[in-house]
Amino acid sequence: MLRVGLTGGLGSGKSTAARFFAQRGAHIIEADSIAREMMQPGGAVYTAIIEHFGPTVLLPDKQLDRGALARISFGEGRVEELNNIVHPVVIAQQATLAQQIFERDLNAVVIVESALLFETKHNGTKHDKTGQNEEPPSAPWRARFDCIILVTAPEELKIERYLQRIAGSPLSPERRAELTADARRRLAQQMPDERKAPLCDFVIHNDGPIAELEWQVDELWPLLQFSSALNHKH
Ligand SMILES: CC(C)(COP(=O)(O)OP(=O)(O)OC[C@H]1O[C@@H](n2cnc3c(N)ncnc32)[C@H](O)[C@@H]1O)[C@@H](O)C(=O)NCCC(=O)NCCS
Ligand SMILES: Nc1ncnc2c1ncn2[C@@H]1O[C@H](COP(=O)(O)OP(=O)(O)OP(=O)(O)O)[C@@H](O)[C@H]1O
Repeated sequence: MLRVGLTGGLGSGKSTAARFFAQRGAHIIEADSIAREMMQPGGAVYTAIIEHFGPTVLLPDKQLDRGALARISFGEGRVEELNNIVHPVVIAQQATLAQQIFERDLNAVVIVESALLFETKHNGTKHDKTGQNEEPPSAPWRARFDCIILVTAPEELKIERYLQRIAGSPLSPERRAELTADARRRLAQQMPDERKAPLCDFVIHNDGPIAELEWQVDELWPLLQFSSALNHKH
């Protein structure tokens, strides 16, 4: 078994890398999807978010208004408040899902894909609900992962890809400026790649064509499989 963290800033290409790893047999746990599910009505953090941020984050159909929540979190400097509600539960759920996979397959390579591995002070333990009562461990990711991979790209390229992913159609100059500013606010909440890289075991450089990203995945995959088999033996 091998617990791998796959991280990278907004638009770096980590979901694309995760897809390539999945095609080779890795089990992918997407932090974003878990968080989205838990924010649905009836989900684990839905009520806490409304109680904390108030009814302005609700749409008429009772879904959370992600746009409003993004404006408050990133635009008004309140993202840490949202993180304190969402991250402990999402991280605990990642551990539960990984455990379920390892119970079925001791040789599994489980990859947790998340934009925020180093940024969060949470480690998903049951004492971790508020993020306030306990001194957080200085490097909580160490206990969570056997190995960490960073997907990196220059900031301007990340922003371009982020726009491409969410826009779909050509953007007006005003909308482009608005989304670029939004991307920069989000990136400002993420640790720069220069600080992340030394904390990682492998770095995938995604500043060329997608085929080059896939080649790097091809190089790494046998190492992950080998490490997983070694872990199983010992
Ligand atoms: C604020 C929310 C509702 C905005 O939703 P929206 O659909 O606009 O964005 P989405 O979730 O698709 O995120 C897009 C990108 O923004 C960046 N981002 C998201 N949350 C954060 C955060 N807390 N800090 C820094 N960057 C973030 C990531 O690069 C992410 O890939 C949403 O991002 C959210 O709930 N964030 C808090 C939970 C979280 O940290 N999720 C990310 C990993 S668990
Ligand atoms: N090497 C590449 N060349 C061209 N396009 C790419 C490349 N890598 C990724 N992309 C595209 O860029 C966009 C963002 O990639 P992806 O969704 O994998 O990034 P991400 O790191 O998961 O982003 P986010 O944190 O915003 O969810 C996608 O539309 C993807 O197809």
